[in-house]
Amino acid sequence: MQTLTPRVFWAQRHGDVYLRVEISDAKNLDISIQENILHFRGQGHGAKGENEYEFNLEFLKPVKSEIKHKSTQRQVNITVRKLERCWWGRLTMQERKPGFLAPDFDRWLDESDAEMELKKEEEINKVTFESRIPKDRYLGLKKGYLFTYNLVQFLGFSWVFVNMTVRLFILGQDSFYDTFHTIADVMYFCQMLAIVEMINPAVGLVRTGLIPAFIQVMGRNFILFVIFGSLDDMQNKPVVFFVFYLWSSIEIFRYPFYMLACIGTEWKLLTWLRYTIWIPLYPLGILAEAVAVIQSIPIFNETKFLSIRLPEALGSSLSFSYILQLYLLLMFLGMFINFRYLYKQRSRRFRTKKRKSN
Ligand SMILES: CCCCCCCCCCCCC[C@@H](O)CC(=O)SCCNC(=O)CCNC(=O)[C@H](O)C(C)(C)COP(=O)(O)OP(=O)(O)OC[C@H]1O[C@@H](n2cnc3c(N)ncnc32)[C@H](O)[C@@H]1OP(=O)(O)O
Repeated sequence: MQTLTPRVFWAQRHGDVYLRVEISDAKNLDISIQENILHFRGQGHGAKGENEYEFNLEFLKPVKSEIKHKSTQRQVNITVRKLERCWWGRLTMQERKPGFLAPDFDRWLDESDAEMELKKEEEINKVTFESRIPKDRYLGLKKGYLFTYNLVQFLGFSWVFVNMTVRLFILGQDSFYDTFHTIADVMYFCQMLAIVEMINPAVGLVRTGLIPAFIQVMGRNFILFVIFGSLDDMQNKPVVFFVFYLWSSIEIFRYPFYMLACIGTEWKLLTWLRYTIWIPLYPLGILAEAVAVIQSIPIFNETKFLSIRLPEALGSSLSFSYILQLYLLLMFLGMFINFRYLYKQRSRRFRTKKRKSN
């Protein structure tokens, strides 16, 4: 029995290479890939009768070492996985095509046809996958509720932001001193309503982290209701302006971003702003809040407001300022947690975007 080279036909897709070896009733097959070279050996019936057949092919680009092969009465079909999904200009490393190799016109596709085929497959997979997910009967209701919530918050914070900006232009620095009296009612409303942002993730309505939402809502409400709301002396300080302005600056982007998400739409610029402007705003917001807390400490000490009465043996009372000092520490811990969370959300968002656009 002599050793011959069989006729081999090939075709490719972005992820695979297909080889069809023209020998029938193949047996004793030994097919392997070593150092990116496919080694084929086997016995079978070819153009010159029953013989030993052998060939080697060094691939143009790296392939995975596992091979799938199937021999039928007429041929041996081999599938090799490319290491990276890409289109190859030719099959082999050597530029000249080996004489025994020819295109497999039964499976042949050029690059754009292969892309179309891939898209169709993805479409079919998507439809099959989606049809397997049980439909949520209340989805419309949930989306409607979230959309309305986000719309109300957007209107509220837009009013705050526009009002403060206009007053800043007209009154200049004077507008700093009566921010609270002009804005507080709307801010109270928005921040009271924001409590649902802790409930929504808790009942599984949105995929927000419960702890970051808690830190955000409770942290702000503490500043709004306890530091500003309960101390008249704090209300005409310029720090109120900075705190309210920084809060509303992020929300005028965050809520419309959620509104669009509810109706399955996205504006790239808005997404970018939602996941980017917290980078300067968050530290500035924390700084402004910390200044507010520090400024309130002497007022709490003086007025003894919210101080805790102690048994006589321990002294007369425990000033609320101790709680505020503890809160200052908590603030920086909270900032660290939320900064990390927002950074992760940003990376996740832009990573999936990039993957989708590839
Ligand atoms: C007295 C006790 C106090 C205890 C606390 C002590 C610590 C105090 C620390 C104080 C820190 C607060 C400081 C802060 O007040 C300062 C400022 O705000 S400065 C201004 C800048 N601030 C910001 O940039 C933060 C803005 N806030 C947020 O981004 C969120 O509140 C936050 C929870 C931090 C993160 O948001 P979220 O988890 O929602 O991230 P995503 O936007 O990526 O959303 C995740 C997915 O959920 C969907 N989602 C979420 N909400 C909604 C909604 N309302 N409607 C529709 N869909 C929603 C969203 O689309 C995402 O879906 P998908 O994953 O499919 O894309």
